[in-house]
Amino acid sequence: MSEFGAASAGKSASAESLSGVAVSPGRASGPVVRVAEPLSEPAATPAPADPAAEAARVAPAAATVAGRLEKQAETASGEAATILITTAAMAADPALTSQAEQLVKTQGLPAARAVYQAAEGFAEALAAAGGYMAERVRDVRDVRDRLIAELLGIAPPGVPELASPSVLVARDLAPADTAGLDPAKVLALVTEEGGPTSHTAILARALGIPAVVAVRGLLALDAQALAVDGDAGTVEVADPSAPVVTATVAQLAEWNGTGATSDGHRVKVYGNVGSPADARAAADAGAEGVGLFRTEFCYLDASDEPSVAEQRAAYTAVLSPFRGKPVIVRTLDAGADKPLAFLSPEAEPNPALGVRGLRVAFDRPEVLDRQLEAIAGAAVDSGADVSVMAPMVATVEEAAWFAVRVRAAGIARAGVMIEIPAAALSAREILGVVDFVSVGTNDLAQYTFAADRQLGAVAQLNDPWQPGLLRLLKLIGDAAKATGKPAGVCGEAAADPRLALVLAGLGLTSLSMNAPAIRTVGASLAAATLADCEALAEAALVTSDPAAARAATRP
Ligand SMILES: C=C(OP(=O)(O)O)C(=O)O
Ligand SMILES: [Mg+2]
Repeated sequence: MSEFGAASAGKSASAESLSGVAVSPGRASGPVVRVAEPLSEPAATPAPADPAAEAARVAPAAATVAGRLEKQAETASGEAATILITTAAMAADPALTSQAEQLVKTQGLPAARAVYQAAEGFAEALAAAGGYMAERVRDVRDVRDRLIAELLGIAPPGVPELASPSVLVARDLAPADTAGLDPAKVLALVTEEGGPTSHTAILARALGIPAVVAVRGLLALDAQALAVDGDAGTVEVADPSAPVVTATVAQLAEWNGTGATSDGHRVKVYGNVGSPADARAAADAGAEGVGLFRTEFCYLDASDEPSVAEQRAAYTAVLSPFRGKPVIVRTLDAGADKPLAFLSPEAEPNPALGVRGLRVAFDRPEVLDRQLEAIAGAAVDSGADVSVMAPMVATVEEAAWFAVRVRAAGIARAGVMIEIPAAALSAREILGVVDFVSVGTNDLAQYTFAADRQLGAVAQLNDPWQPGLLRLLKLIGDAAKATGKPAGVCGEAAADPRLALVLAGLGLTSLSMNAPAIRTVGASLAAATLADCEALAEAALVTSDPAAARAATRP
């Protein structure tokens, strides 16, 4: 690997300074609190003297852990509350409890060891399923460790109670860790792993806490205090006796719920959703509509294709909070990181470059047509103003093929995602055959930089501030202006309040994001004029790296 290679991007600049991926802006410094590593494997011996009594300890421990998480959820809101409730439900799952009880009774294991083994069984099954299912392994292990700690009477792993404002240092944060954070006590977040789309990144941005992720070498750094720069993506050892520095969160104007710059240039602010809970959270946060409904999220566990009636009901449940509002439903994006058992092709050497997204529909058009029929039905049932778009479109011909099928299904507006550089380069021609486009910056970055979006080692390349990516986005913004048709962004880039201004300045017409970022992005747009946004876009476009692009647009 050359010194300019991807793997070197996160390495130590000096013994006292490290760099990673800046995911939430602001600078702060103060004492370090380390998030405990997962518990070590509990011993299988000694065997309990009374296996029945030992087995009977599991259910109450699970109830205590679930109750604690539910209590935390009561004081949280939005996305944080959803995460805590989901984690509580996993802790209370009777399948986990009864399997652990069985292991105590039949194999004479101590309860903590039995929970460990039962949870590992679930985790391995999820890991084998791959993709988004595999990402849930982290959640299962988090619940496992909370249960084990309860059974052993020790402090649970994860974020300890913070006595005073601190910089949190972790390998990565579990969803329940990030959801329970008290923003008043967390000066900054730094993780050794994770990427721009990790839970840490999403929550840090929502809470306005500076954060840097994928900082390689972080856990080996011997520091009592750290200075964190969430703009430059650097972490430096600081003087522990120096006063704490709190990030100056930019003073944002109140958001009135209409996505627009201060001089009235409309940039609609939408929510990304995949479930009824997401949709409610987005509506509660003030989303003007839905910019991306990931329909495949409804079927990650399904072994067979759901019927048209089942799909219609599932989509209606998600769209109902948006009666009378614009929603963009994406057809199934199966394959690569989101395999669907009933659609995903045989094993491929490079799944991200294989038959995924719309490509699946070329072989199985009847599955697409059934989904379009269900979406048309859900539009009627929910009263939402529905448009449909296809994922992973590479050419004008593909876009035209999809639009014909959407219109044949009686759906008024057909669009496509721009996630492949070839599509970005042909944005104007694509807009000639569809009604709108929406940019998936997560995949567009992955394919532009040839960098797996799930791999921490190349996370720096997938930074949405990469000027190379911004130049492609400019082509899409120019195409929108030339054709007068909408071009939105629904990848994580849209959730960064400062990058949102750059995107508006490049000519993108809507921004769609997870619920926690909606108000912050809306307020950020409301605090700038269109001319400000255009000046920021111009400044970012002429830089040579993400740090310089951020620096050029700093207030
Ligand atoms: C929004 C996107 O789609 P997904 O993350 O579902 O692949 C994207 O690629 O940016
Ligand atoms: Mg994508």
